[in-house]
Amino acid sequence: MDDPVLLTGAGGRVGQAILRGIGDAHDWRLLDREPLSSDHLPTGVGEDDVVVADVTDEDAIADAMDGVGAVIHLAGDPRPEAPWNSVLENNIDGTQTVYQAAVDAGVENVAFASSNHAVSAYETDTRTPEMYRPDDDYRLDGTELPRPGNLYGVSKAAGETLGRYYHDTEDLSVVCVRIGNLTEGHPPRNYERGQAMWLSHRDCAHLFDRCIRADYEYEIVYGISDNERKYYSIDRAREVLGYDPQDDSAEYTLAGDPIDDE
Ligand SMILES: NC(=O)C1=CN([C@@H]2O[C@H](COP(=O)(O)OP(=O)(O)OC[C@H]3O[C@@H](n4cnc5c(N)ncnc54)[C@H](O)[C@@H]3O)[C@@H](O)[C@H]2O)C=CC1
Ligand SMILES: O=C1O[C@H](COP(=O)(O)O)[C@@H](O)[C@H](O)[C@H]1O
Repeated sequence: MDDPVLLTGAGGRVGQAILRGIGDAHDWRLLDREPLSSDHLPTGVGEDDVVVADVTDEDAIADAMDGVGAVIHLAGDPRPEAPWNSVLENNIDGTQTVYQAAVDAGVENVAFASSNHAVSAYETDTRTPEMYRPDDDYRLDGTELPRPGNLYGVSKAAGETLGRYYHDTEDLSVVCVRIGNLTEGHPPRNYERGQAMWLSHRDCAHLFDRCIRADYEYEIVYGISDNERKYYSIDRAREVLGYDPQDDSAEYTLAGDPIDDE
């Protein structure tokens, strides 16, 4: 990718994991509604490459999209308990604005940060907690219908559907990554669900690097590490994107301490 990659939500947890992992691999245009301090910027990224704007601001997003080759769209309200007015504005309106601006600017690829919460209602009382355990073979693979467990999940399903629409009507390449649970250094502590959908920082950076580089039409993939415990298949991410994760929550105790094999 020779043209800059627009990264929205660059100052947040996922954005910083991406930039710390692959900050040197691309030219970036970083966008966030909060100013980014210099320690949040990769080497070589200066003030001219940073846009402070809200993703619902059509004019600002159109300007930010100029000359961009690919978009990683992360900006939004990430709270599973977020109220409707917030997800409607930040997640649904904001995502539609980003897709439309990408089409208008002739951008090729958009990677959209979807979420496990777009399908969290599959975790029924009869399936849990067994489905979080290594010996359970229940799998979601991205072909299932959305089944959100909260209004935040509804907004992520809407973002996926908007992506489908812009792919079908405008030929935009879109990959929706249903991100699991990103934590740094170790999986979520004492949380079986979180360990089953752990996404390490290095696997996160690698996965979004593949989203920038790979060829695809419209895809929904799961964004988790290669966890022994899992209820999301990563086969599609491997096949279509060339995702090759390195981490596994089984290398840690449930309390999150590394297991020493020696
Ligand atoms: N952290 C995780 O484990 C997961 C994250 N996600 C998704 O990934 C994306 C990023 O999540 P995090 O980095 O964890 O969240 P975060 O809250 O750490 O970062 C979000 C960033 O987006 C910015 N932002 C929020 N609304 C904005 C708007 N309207 N316009 C411009 N900038 C805005 C914030 O200032 C912040 O810097 C979100 O869309 C979230 O739903 C999905 C699943 C799991
Ligand atoms: O979409 C998201 O999912 C993760 C994991 O969900 P949780 O309910 O198990 O915590 C969450 O941590 C993150 O904030 C959210 O954006």
